[in-house]
Amino acid sequence: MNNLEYFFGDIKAVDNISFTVKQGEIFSFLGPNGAGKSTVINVLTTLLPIQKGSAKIAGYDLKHEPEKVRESIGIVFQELTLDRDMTVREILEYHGRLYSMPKAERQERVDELISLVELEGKRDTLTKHLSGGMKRRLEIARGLMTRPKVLFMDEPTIGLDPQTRIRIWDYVKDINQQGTTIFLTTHYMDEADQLSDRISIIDHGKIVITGRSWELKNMLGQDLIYLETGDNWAAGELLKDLDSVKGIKEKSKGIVVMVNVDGTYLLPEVMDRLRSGGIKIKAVNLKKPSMDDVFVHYTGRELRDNGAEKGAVVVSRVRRR
Ligand SMILES: Nc1ncnc2c1ncn2[C@@H]1O[C@H](COP(=O)(O)OP(=O)(O)OP(=O)(O)O)[C@@H](O)[C@H]1O
Repeated sequence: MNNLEYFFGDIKAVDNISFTVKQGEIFSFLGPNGAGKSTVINVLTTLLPIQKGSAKIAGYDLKHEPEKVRESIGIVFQELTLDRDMTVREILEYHGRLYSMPKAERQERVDELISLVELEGKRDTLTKHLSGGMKRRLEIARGLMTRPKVLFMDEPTIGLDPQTRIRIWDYVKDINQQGTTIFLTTHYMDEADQLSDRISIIDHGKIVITGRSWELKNMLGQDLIYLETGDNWAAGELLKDLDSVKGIKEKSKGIVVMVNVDGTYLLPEVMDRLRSGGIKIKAVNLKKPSMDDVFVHYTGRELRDNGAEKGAVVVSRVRRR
């Protein structure tokens, strides 16, 4: 995908996005509501026209070969789109017919997928009688009906309970291991972290950073030391010149010291320095960088589950060495 831009009237929903998803990868767009994730998926799946930029999917040009693109992909939408008055089997059957799959192949595939998403006991149940998690599993099965090379999933586990989410992650991994490339969007940190080979953090229509989960976390350092003191600014000044300190960030009540070494061994030195500088230490916490920390670092704010954006509480004073 090269230099994609997308406008809804005056609103720039996607701002010059370029990225490559490798064959066989699980690639995630992680970002808050309104970041532009669905718009990118809708353009890539030909549901929205390509206004500016270019893309190739499974070797086909999005602009000039949209039919070929459509034949090569499967889509799992954010909103449930199942016909309430059709059974599980009928939904899959119908989808296969829509794509002109021969009858024998269709039936074999329906059985295979019903078993993949563990809906054997529900094959003749109307979708309106399925639970939310079962519906989502059926949507995934439908997305796979035509054996797509690339499966697009827009927020695949939105609104599901933790157990069902983990089950869906297992299916996604299975599908990927069977050779399907997966592009998904999510606003769940753990989903991006657990599932993806690579992640792009997307905010205000732009890609902020891309990498493997561990690469993104390592960029923040090996460990993070959180300190609340009597004078956080003075504490930062005292610590910033330590060799193993990669950067310092101010938080609302304290500071986060990003360090390049095992924090367990640095912590005593940090405490000594602060105490000899006359700084009162109120609270200390040592942890490994998480995907949340990565998100806050690169976007300047936290990602709330309900999509509400908290005001920027972080002032960056990071020095890269
Ligand atoms: N049909 C539309 N008409 C006008 N503006 C739109 C439309 N769809 C999306 N937008 C705007 O484009 C921007 C990106 O929206 P988009 O739905 O792509 O974000 P998202 O990251 O997928 O969020 P969500 O997960 O909530 O869908 C937002 O500012 C949104 O309000």
